[in-house]
Amino acid sequence: MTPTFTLADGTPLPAVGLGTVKAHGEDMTATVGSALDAGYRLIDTALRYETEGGVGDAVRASSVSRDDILVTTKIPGRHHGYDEAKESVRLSLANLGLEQIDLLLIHWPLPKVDKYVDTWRSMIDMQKDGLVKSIGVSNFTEAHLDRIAQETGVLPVVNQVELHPYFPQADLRAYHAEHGIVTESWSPLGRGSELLKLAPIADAAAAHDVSAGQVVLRWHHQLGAVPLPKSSNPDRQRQNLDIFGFELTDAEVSAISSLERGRIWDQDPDTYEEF
Ligand SMILES: NC(=O)c1ccc[n+]([C@@H]2O[C@H](COP(=O)([O-])OP(=O)(O)OC[C@H]3O[C@@H](n4cnc5c(N)ncnc54)[C@H](OP(=O)(O)O)[C@@H]3O)[C@@H](O)[C@H]2O)c1
Ligand SMILES: O=C(O)C(=O)[C@@H](O)[C@H](O)[C@H](O)CO
Repeated sequence: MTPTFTLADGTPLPAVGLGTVKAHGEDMTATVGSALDAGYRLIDTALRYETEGGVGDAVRASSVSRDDILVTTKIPGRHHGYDEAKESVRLSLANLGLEQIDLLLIHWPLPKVDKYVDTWRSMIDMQKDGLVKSIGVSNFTEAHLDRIAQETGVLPVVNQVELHPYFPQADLRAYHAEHGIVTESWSPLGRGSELLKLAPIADAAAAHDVSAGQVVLRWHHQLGAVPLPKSSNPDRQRQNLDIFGFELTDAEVSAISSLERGRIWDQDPDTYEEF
């Protein structure tokens, strides 16, 4: 069984989840189905990915109990606002074919649009109404988190952010730890890029007789973050979940963190917009 973190609202969150940004032509129902068979219990989708249908089909078809699976989805920029957020959830529930969203996130803060506080208020109310179990955010900076805390008194239980060895996010992780927010890592493998061939990662893989991908995902775990690797390959899915049988040394963790050079895709949440 995959270990869990406990969210501030008491919900257990599996320590690794499956990303579902779709490769061209990919059958997401098959991808999520094999992941559930491999033991994944946290599935990360978004209205914007157009993968909610495949995720929902796989969850409903699986022999794994619905209660044991945590489905995350996200409100896109086009649905920011109090009423618009409710419409977003209505669409996501219909796409997923599920009764409740387990974890709902604001996908991007879009500070220039300036509706993320209203969106957050709507999510607080939807949680009270039982449409949504846990509420969190994605791509929020410390300033965005401070603002929703000040204006609503409610902090998110999760902040899902870009995090990989090129961008370890030490300051934001420290803020999260101080405020009881769990960090989720998106693009945790740097999208399977040349990153996986770099010396500190390759050396640790050889030392522990595991793959470079397993080393990077274990590095996330030892930083206290929950990685969401995407793979449609059943062997890599199993490998990406199998990171709890070895431990990196402090020196290996530091060497991997020292690869820091910044965001891969230049998506600064203060300015980046997608709808
Ligand atoms: N909140 C946000 O704004 C945001 C932004 C981006 C992503 N996300 C979420 O985070 C998830 C993961 O991020 P991502 O999809 O960008 O990138 P990623 O998980 O870092 O990398 C996925 C790529 O790496 C390959 N791969 C998977 N496991 C591997 C391994 N062990 N060794 C080598 N290559 C491996 C995959 O190919 P195969 O499929 O062939 O294995 C795929 O091409 C997304 O799917 C999405 O759910 C959220
Ligand atoms: O996949 C998501 O959740 C996004 O928000 C996207 O915008 C990615 O950040 C983008 O594809 C990375 O290049």
